[in-house]
Amino acid sequence: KEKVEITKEQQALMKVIADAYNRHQIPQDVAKKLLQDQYSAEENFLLLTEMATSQVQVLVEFTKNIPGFLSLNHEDQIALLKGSAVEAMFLRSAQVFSKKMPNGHNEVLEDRIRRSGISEEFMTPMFNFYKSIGVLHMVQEEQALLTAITILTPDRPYVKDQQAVERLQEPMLDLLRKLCVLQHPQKPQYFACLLGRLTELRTLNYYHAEMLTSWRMNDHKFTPLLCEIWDVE
Ligand SMILES: O=C(NC1CCCCC1)[C@H](C1CCCCC1)n1c(-c2ccc(-c3nnn[nH]3)cc2)nc2ccccc21
Repeated sequence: KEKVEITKEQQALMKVIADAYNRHQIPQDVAKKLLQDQYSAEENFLLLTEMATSQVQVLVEFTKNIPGFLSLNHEDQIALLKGSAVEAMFLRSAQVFSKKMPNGHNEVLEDRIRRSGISEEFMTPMFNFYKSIGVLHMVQEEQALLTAITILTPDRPYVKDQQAVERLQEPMLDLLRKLCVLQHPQKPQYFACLLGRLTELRTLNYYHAEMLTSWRMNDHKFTPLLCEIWDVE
């Protein structure tokens, strides 16, 4: 049986990533708002764009704390943020969705999202992803590392120095692998399972542009930041 232990520098890396992730938490208030009232499609779309805009700002701050990220080529830094923003949004949404709330609230939240204005055809892949994240019961450190690993995906469009990105992503993957073995000793496949979620996340990326325009309403307005990052309008 392989004796897995986290080295001193890996402990330091974990602390940096976990602190950055916790410091840059999105307020969970989107769930509270949704539990309060049933909004129109227009109001829900506005809520989405507001939450997504602030999440992008939070993501940029988190990314700046990833060791080595700011030493990457500047265009590559933009390419990595642009390439991972949608996935990071769905990963964060999955974490909000999976948070255990007082009894019945999780069902109300699911119902509010189902009736928010998103078109039916995207509900299944989106909720399949949320549920597949929920059943993993990830700890904060795993969520933080998974977000950092998603951002540091070398094969995003327009990334020039992929090796430089791989060199930053590898230590995160190695640390996550060890963490999974230590946190979930009874689930030897847990690490592989987490990485499988990243593949599922990419498919949501693929649906995203169509998802946005298919909201049951006309005149979809976006913030300037979302126009940049979501390639819309
Ligand atoms: O606000 C939200 N997510 C924020 C969570 C925190 C990080 C930034 C995004 C939306 C809600 C907006 C209002 C109407 C209901 C959904 N949301 C989504 C969601 C739904 C559709 C698209 C989308 N993308 N393109 N077209 N539709 C994206 C995300 N999944 C959620 C799961 C739990 C809680 C909220 C959730």
